[in-house]
Amino acid sequence: MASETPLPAFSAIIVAAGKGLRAGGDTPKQFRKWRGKPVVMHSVDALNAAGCGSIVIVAPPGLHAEALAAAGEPANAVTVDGGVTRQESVRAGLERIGEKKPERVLIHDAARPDLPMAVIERLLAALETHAGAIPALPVVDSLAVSDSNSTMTGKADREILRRVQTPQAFRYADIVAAHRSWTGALDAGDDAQVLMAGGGSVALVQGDERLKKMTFAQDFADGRTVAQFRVGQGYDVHRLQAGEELWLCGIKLEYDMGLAGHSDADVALHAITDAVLGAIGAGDIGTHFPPSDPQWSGAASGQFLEHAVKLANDAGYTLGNLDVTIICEAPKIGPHRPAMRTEVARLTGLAEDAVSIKATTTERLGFTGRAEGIAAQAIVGLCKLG
Ligand SMILES: C[C@@](CO)(OP(=O)(O)O)[C@H](O)COP(=O)(O)OP(=O)(O)OC[C@H]1O[C@@H](n2ccc(N)nc2=O)[C@H](O)[C@@H]1O
Repeated sequence: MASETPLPAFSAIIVAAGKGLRAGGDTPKQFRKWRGKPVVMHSVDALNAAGCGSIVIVAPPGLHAEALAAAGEPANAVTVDGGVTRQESVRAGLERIGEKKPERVLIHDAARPDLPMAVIERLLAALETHAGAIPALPVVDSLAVSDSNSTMTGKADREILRRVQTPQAFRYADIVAAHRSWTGALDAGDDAQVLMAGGGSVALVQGDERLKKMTFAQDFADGRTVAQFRVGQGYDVHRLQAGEELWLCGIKLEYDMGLAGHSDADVALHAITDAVLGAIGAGDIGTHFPPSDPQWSGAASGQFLEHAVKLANDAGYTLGNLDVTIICEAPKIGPHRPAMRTEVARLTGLAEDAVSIKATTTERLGFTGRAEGIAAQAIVGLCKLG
């Protein structure tokens, strides 16, 4: 619910440079899909709904395009390379956003996607009286002090402790000066500690459990149960022909023949696309991308699969896994399997361990055995979380 009175102008730095390895898969967790869109897009959309000015997304070096794509190509966002530590990443973001001379800046971890407007409002209001403001929650569990042998040596007073979240809000001049003059440890716990070291005052405002940090693979199921499970299967064939390119699972293979078709004839992606469409009862690839439509001539088939996945997400389904079998005597698929898995995972938003790429010959029997064509079969599992 947007506030009645317009919020004061602010900019934002989204720290998205982490590797997120604990979440599994090869795609950094901040770029993986959660509740129908990439994790980082949730924060960008929430900040822009609050009227954010410019946004700097601190991205892993070499993944700026992926970061902007995952963010939804927002017009007000640019990227900058992350550093070795989170603090270095924030400093890079502060220097870059400084070009816009902001008065206020929110510094937010991309891994906390569920950002309520009310928290943004509370943070900005607190900057009227403090140089910094952070969302915090009480500690509800009792706390123990442990020695190096995991033996309890005492209790900590939870009444004086708080769980701190992001975004953290700052008057820009104060936080950038504090970062520039930081002489402390390699990496401060968070930016509030940097500001305090620089003499700034930090207000605590009420946080929100929704701001839970996505850390592990199971966080992507966010504790909800599978309310509905569906499967879909797809099958496609294309003719092998000299002079054509051979595309399979979004990868171009060097081979003396290729597949003929209206699009790039990626028979494997077509089968997977049909499996996703079949699972949600949304027709088949030809009804969405008619071979009679000139706009699909030579088209890259990855867009067909992305379209089918978006339809499934829009219908409330999340892809669980997929399994595709490529049926041909040659070329050997095995050497290309890793690149194929990476590309299909990227197109579907699945973790790579949920993407299975298989291949088989037909013992020289039938049209595939005579190398007249290549066939592909695919099956996908979708779930609607309750
Ligand atoms: C990807 C695209 C891009 O244009 O072309 P290709 O690159 O494969 O040629 C098409 O979507 C590839 O559609 P695909 O469904 O495989 O093509 P076809 O086998 O020719 O079927 C086209 C349409 O006719 C319908 N159809 C097909 C066979 C049949 N006996 N009755 C039918 O009604 C299908 O429902 C399909 O929607």
